[in-house]
Amino acid sequence: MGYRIAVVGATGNVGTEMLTILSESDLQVDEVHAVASRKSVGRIVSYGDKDLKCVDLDKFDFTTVDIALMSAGGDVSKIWSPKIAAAGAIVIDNSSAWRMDPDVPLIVPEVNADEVMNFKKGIIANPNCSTIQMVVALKPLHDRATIKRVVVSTYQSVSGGGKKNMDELWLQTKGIYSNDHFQPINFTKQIAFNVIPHIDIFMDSGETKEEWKMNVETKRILDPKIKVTATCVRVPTFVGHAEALNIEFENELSAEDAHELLRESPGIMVVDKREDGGYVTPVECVGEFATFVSRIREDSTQDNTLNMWVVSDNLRKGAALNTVQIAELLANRKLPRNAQSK
Ligand SMILES: NC(=O)C1=CN([C@@H]2O[C@H](COP(=O)(O)OP(=O)(O)OC[C@H]3O[C@@H](n4cnc5c(N)ncnc54)[C@H](OP(=O)(O)O)[C@@H]3O)[C@@H](O)[C@H]2O)C=CC1
Ligand SMILES: N[C@@H](CC(=O)OP(=O)(O)O)C(=O)O
Repeated sequence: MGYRIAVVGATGNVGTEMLTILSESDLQVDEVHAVASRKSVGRIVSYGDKDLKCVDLDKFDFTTVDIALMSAGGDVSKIWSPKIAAAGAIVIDNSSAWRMDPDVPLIVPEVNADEVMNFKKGIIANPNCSTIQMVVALKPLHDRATIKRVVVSTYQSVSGGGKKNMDELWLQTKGIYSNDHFQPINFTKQIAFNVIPHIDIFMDSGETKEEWKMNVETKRILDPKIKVTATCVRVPTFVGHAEALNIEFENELSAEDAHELLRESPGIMVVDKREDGGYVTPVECVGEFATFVSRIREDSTQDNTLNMWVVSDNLRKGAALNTVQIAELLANRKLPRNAQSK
């Protein structure tokens, strides 16, 4: 028998990707329910070649499903994840609401799959999109040469902020061409033809919460001893996050060895030729599952240090794909069906 799954936030950027990936997954699925807010009731979303009618979160009976894939934002998750878990379904949540809760495993399947069953609240968290692609690339290198410190600069697409941010980049861009000035709404400054070094709120330390998340989440998933310092930047691309990493190791690791190691590692595609176009850019990773690694090279200014460029589809590996992979891990570990189902 297969699982019964609810996708909460089914009309959103991440929710629609979840439905697509779920329809292509090997996971045995008996039923899928598309759940969104009241305003989307009756709206049709695609699940493979099937149409699903959206239902209202407030009215949905979660005792009828085994797994809820949540991507409706942190505020919704804070209220609803405990209610859904109390109804006997396991929640896999995409928001930042539960990531630092010690009773909630924070999972990237290529890195810490063995922790997936340690859910004490019936909730499992999906890390931040920028963290996910970074730790997928760091894990094999850490296992080989022990990472001491990572300096990361991100180039994050506007889809990280939801559909409204994608629409605004489009309107701002059109406005500039048609001399029809558009005041920023969801961004602090003009994003079209610009970059903004500000994602999420500022913290007392002066870093942004996105930068803080990359640090604390990496420690939780990979190793608390690793130091991470980040500068997170929003750029005017629609989908696909890029990251420039400078990685300092305890032990020696040549660029050539890192190249070989990454090439054999799960979830990673190395595209690294020292010629025009021998690297991956965000538009090329859209719709792909892999985390792409390019520009692997030694940092000549410091011993045991490598530089590299990491690119991934933030709506897929950064969110929907990682969530579905977590559901697959649960299935492989024989997660029982919801005991509260009648
Ligand atoms: N791993 C990561 O880093 C990422 C995490 N995320 C998380 O996923 C969330 C969704 O992102 P994204 O898909 O890009 O956002 P969108 O804005 O594109 O979609 C939001 C979805 O949430 C639903 N929703 C919002 N409020 C409610 C409510 N009160 N009740 C029920 N449903 C509601 C919306 O339904 P409706 O259309 O009916 O309003 C819609 O389906 C983000 O807020 C973030 O927390 C997103 C990207 C990456
Ligand atoms: N902050 C990410 C997306 C996101 O929603 O992150 P989080 O789930 O950590 O709030 C971005 O804007 O690219």
